Amino acid sequence: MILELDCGNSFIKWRVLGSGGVGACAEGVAGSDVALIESLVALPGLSLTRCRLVSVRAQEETSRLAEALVEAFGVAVSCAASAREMAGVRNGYEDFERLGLDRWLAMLGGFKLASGACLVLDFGTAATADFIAADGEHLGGFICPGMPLMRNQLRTHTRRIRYDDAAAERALERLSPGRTTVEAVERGCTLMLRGFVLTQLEQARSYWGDDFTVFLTGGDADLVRNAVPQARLVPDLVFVGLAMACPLS
Ligand SMILES: Nc1ncnc2c1ncn2[C@@H]1O[C@H](COP(=O)(O)OP(=O)(O)OP(=O)(O)O)[C@@H](O)[C@H]1O
Ligand SMILES: CC(C)(CO)[C@@H](O)C(=O)NCCC(=O)O
Ligand SMILES: [K+]
Repeated sequence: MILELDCGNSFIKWRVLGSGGVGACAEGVAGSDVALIESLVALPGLSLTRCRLVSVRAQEETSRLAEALVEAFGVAVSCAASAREMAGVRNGYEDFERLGLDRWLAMLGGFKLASGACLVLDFGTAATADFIAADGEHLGGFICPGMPLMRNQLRTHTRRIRYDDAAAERALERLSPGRTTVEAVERGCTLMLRGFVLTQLEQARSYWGDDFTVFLTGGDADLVRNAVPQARLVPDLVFVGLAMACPLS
C-alpha cells in the first residue's frame, strides 16, 4: 500500500492506494501531523510499503513529518521536488524553485490529462491560476487569497463580522444580495472567486481561442463550479502530478 500526502498551508490531504492499483482504499483530510498519524494508525489492515508527498510548508516542517512517518510506519518517504522541466511541461518561473510544488504538480497532472493547452485553477488557502500552452510551456500564473483567507481577514479586521461555520454553509445556498452579515460576506467572497475565474478564462481565450481545457481543483473548487460549466473538476489533480513526479519503482 502506498501513502500519498498533499501538505497544504492549512490541511494535509491524504490517501492510501491499495496494492491492486486502482483507486484509493482510504482517504481523508488532517489538520496536523499528529492527527494524520492518528487517522492512519486507526485504519484496519494498514500495511504501507511506500510513501510519497508534496509539501508547500517550510523544509523543517516537512522533514519533521517525513521522520514521523518513517518512525510510525517504517516506510521510505519520497518528496516531490522542483524541476525546470518534466513530462513535457516547462516551468515558466524566472527562478523555477520558487514556484509552489502543489501548483507544479497540478500543472503536470493537467497537461497530461488535457494533452494540450490548459488552465489550472486551484482553490485552497490561496486561489491560484496557471497557464500551460499546447507545447508545454508554462506562461506563468496568478495567486490570490482563497476563501478561508478572505473570510478570516474580514472577521479579524472588523468588529461586527462574526458568525459560525454552519451559518456560513447555509448562506451559500444562493448568491442573491445578502440580507444578513453572514450572507453578505460568504456570497461576496464567493463572487470574488468567481470573478477571478472569469478573468482567467478571458485571458486563456485571448491566448488559445476555445482550444484549451480548464481544470478545477482544491477544497473550495465547488464554490466556483457553476461559473465554468465546461471545466473538469479533478479533486485529486495534485495527486495525479505527484505520481508523475515521484514514480515508485
Ligand atoms: N473535507 C474537507 N476538509 C477540509 N477542508 C475542506 C474540505 N472540503 C472542502 N474544504 C475547504 O477547502 C478549503 C481548503 O482547501 P485545500 O484543502 O485545498 O487547501 P489547503 O490545504 O487549505 O491549502 P493549500 O492551498 O495550501 O493546499 C477550506 O476553505 C475548506 O473549507
Ligand atoms: C501559492 C500557494 C500558497 C498555493 O498553495 C503555494 O503554491 C506556494 O506557497 N507557492 C510559493 C509561491 C509561488 O508559487 O510563487
Ligand atoms: K493546494
